[in-house]
Amino acid sequence: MTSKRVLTSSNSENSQFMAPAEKKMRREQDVHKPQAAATVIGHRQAPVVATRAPLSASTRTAGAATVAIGPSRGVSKRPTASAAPRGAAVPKPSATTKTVGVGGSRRKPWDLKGKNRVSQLEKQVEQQKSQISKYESQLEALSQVRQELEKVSNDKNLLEKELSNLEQKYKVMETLRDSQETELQTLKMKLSVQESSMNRLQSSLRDREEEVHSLKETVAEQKEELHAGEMERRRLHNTIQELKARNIRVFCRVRPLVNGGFSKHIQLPASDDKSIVLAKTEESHTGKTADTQKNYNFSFDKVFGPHASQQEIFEEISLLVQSALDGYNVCVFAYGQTGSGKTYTMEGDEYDDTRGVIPRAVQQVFKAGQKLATQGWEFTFTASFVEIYNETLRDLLYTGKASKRPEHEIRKTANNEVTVTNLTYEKVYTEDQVQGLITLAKENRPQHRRPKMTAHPAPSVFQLHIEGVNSGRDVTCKSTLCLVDLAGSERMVKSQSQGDRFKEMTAINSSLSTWASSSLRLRTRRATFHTETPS
Ligand SMILES: Nc1ncnc2c1ncn2[C@@H]1O[C@H](COP(=O)(O)OP(=O)(O)OP(=O)(O)O)[C@@H](O)[C@H]1O
Repeated sequence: MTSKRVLTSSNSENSQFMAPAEKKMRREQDVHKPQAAATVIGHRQAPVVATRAPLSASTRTAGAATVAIGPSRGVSKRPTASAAPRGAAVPKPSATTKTVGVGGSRRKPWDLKGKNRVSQLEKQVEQQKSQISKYESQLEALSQVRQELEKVSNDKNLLEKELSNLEQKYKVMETLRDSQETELQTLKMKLSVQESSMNRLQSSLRDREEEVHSLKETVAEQKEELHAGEMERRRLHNTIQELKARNIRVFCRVRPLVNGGFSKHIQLPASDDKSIVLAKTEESHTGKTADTQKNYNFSFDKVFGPHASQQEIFEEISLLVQSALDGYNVCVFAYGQTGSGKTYTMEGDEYDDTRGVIPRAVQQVFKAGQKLATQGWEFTFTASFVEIYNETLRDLLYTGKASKRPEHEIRKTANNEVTVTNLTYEKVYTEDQVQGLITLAKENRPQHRRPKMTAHPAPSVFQLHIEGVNSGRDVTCKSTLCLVDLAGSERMVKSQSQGDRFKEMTAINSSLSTWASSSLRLRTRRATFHTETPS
């Protein structure tokens, strides 16, 4: 069965895989098919047997015929070789020949004929043998072909397995591809939704941009108007200040008694916040009459009573501070006898409510500077703090060694500006920084280090130099806010000062006079606080 299947496949399906030699053998087989095909298919050795069988039979027949013929010619009848069972003892041919030879010396014609037949048969046998060997070699070749076919079959199986694996993989890939295609479709839908919403957003963005553009134009117009308004405000504000009180205003502040009460010698008319009445008791010259009380009336631009807060005081000053930002020089003096509250008014304490004019003015200047920054203004503020003692300037912001303290001179620059040589000019950016400078100035005052009773105060000047630039409009402004504490200025007359003290008082007044006249030339607005100590 196996061989049959192999041949069938060789004939029909695998002929294309045969080598040319195999094909040739196959053709030869086809030629000899009638004799050998059945034999080859049946068994490898079968053709030989099948071929030999008739040959043997033929030989035996011939032999039998040779022997059997003899008796028929008168040779004694004996059991013939053909009649004898196979393998049984048969009389030797020589004996037979001998027997024949006894009958005569010449070969009989029938004997020659048989001999020829034998030789023919032998030739046929030889041919058959060579044919068999051919078949055997063909069989060998076929066996190789079969092996190759088996190998090819194995390869085919392997390839089929591989193919099936690949098919499975392909199926998996197909499933994957399907799911990815679905996903892709979903994403495409999302993308189209996003695109449409983006288009909507873009169109609304364009609308917004147009709105912003028109708003920007409006803002630019309004800025222009604002700037014009600001310039107009400055002009009007300063015209009002000038019209208000001849450029110099004098206020009076009455401090409370130490116990919080109010002096009987000072009267503040309730209907008028511009006048004050000081009552003075005059003794009788003769002693016969009672002491009389004489009233002295004084008028000021405004009078502040003992309950006036630091904020109320500053509200009057703040208008002048605004002028300083507008480019006008402003000077505020605090004048009064010792202990009347000049330093309290100008510097105050560190707490919010008790802060004096200087920190509040600086705060206002900084705030206004920030506000004006929105209109393109940039401000720089520089502070200095000096004390005038016996016509000598003392830098209250000096932080170096006491032994190396430099000397100072007041000089006028080519621009007609007054400067002090070797003075500390500190750039300030915050209110805290200014508060720190005030504290440093307090520590640097000689009387701060001496017992209060023996110390005599000296005038001090805090200056804030303001420089503003509006580069967009090519406008600048420059001014100085000058806040002066004229400590000790009242003593000259009252204390009957003599010697160095008298000289100091005279120098102070001279300095103040010079200052005032130079300030006036610089269009300085000034306010003087006359502080009163109730007695
Ligand atoms: N309006 C006021 N309310 C409450 N306390 C005040 C007031 N004015 C002054 N004082 C207090 O009075 C005292 C003296 O004030 P201050 O030192 O300011 O006087 P001064 O005029 O500067 O004196 P000097 O000329 O000696 O420097 C301080 O303790 C201060 O706190």
